[in-house]
Amino acid sequence: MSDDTGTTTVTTDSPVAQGRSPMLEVSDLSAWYGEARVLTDVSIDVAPGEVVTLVGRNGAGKTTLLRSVMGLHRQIEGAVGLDGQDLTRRSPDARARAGIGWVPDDRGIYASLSVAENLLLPPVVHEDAWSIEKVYDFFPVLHERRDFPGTRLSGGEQQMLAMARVLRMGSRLLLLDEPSEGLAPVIVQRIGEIIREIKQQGVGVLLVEQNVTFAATVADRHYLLAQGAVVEHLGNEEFRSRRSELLTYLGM
Ligand SMILES: Nc1ncnc2c1ncn2[C@@H]1O[C@H](COP(=O)(O)OP(=O)(O)OP(=O)(O)O)[C@@H](O)[C@H]1O
Repeated sequence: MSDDTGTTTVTTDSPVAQGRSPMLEVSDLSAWYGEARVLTDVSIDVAPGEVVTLVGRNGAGKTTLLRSVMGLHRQIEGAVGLDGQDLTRRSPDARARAGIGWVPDDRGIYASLSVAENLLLPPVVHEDAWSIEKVYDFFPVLHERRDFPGTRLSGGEQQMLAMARVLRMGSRLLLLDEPSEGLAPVIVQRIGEIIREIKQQGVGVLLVEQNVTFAATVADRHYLLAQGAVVEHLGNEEFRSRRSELLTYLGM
């Protein structure tokens, strides 16, 4: 939250502050659509095996931030780095090859292709790629449904397929845009378990979530965004204890 001087209060140590190396580093990122500035000097980081959320009301700039990290939104200033490599001027393809995996809110499943084809069609872009056996071990439901077309999957299965696909390509940092959206509570719970399991594999996750209950069950840290700026950065314990105050502040 900003104090009277407009300074952002950081109430948790980021990996950098703890002496750990971040995987993703976004520095002083601003973004525009034409003349309209929608992000202002956003700096965030994510370490390997860490789940970090972006929380904010509709229009706060969360999706634009994810798209800027992936290189899908180009009208920006500031820097995006992965493992110390500056990706700011690199294409989305190059960022995918560096290990960033984009899981959009519509999940981007090829409806006419089978589950197996959805998994096998995209190229392996990084040496950390999961084998198809590992993917099927990790997501048994995708193995069961491997010959089903994308159209016959439930929303939860589509979400799992979208995550599995980027892991098979070799992504080490997943950008998840509202994975819980439109899913029944029991499925949201399962997606949460999967995110926690993925984290155990050393994969970093940057998660956009409106469902703060869900966010609090999976995340290590949270960045609160309002009107395109980080207004607070806090650990999950503090986020949980101050939840209603923070949501009122954000207008959520
Ligand atoms: N293609 C676009 N052209 C112009 N303005 C846009 C465009 N996309 C988003 N915006 C504006 O940028 C701001 C940030 O939008 P963004 O979608 O990043 O927010 P968000 O926090 O992800 O919200 P939501 O959850 O509603 O998607 C909003 O004011 C939005 O109206």
